[in-house]
Amino acid sequence: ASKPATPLDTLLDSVERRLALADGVALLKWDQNMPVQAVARERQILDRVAEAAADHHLEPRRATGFFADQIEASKLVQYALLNRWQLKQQAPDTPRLDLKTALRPQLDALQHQLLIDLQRFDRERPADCARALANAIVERARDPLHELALQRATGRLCEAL
Ligand SMILES: O=C(O)C(=O)C[C@]1(C(=O)O)C=C[C@@H](O)C=C1
Repeated sequence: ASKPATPLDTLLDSVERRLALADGVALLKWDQNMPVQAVARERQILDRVAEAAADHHLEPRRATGFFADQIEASKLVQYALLNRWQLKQQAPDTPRLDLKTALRPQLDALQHQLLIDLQRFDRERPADCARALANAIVERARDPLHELALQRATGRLCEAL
């Protein structure tokens, strides 16, 4: 029988779902020669998260810190992929999704679930948080880049509340 999912597992599932969108974002940035960092967009995300925090019984600083880490992890993946594609002088020939009408709305749609999962995690933290997190990451990482991205996305997860 499989073990029941812990709040940490559930949170990491959502973190991975958000990170999975970074590949498509990077493809668009490659095609359109756009910079990875979009400062105004980051500001908009963090403002929305700060506003939504109270509804999720989270301190605004906790919620925005967690989302800032999600954004940093997304940029890490994007920079790495763009480098890889530069070396090959070619990006994968997969179907493109538009940034403004598809990818950013998909990122926004995950905000609510991530806040729910973060609050459940905070309410019931594992005894040895940092160790449980490190073990969970190494178990689920598919490749070195996504392992690094998960580490970055959860960099402040176990900090004292
Ligand atoms: O929307 C973008 O352009 C993204 O690259 C995604 C994202 C994010 O993770 O939400 C990451 C980096 C940008 O600075 C802004 C937002």
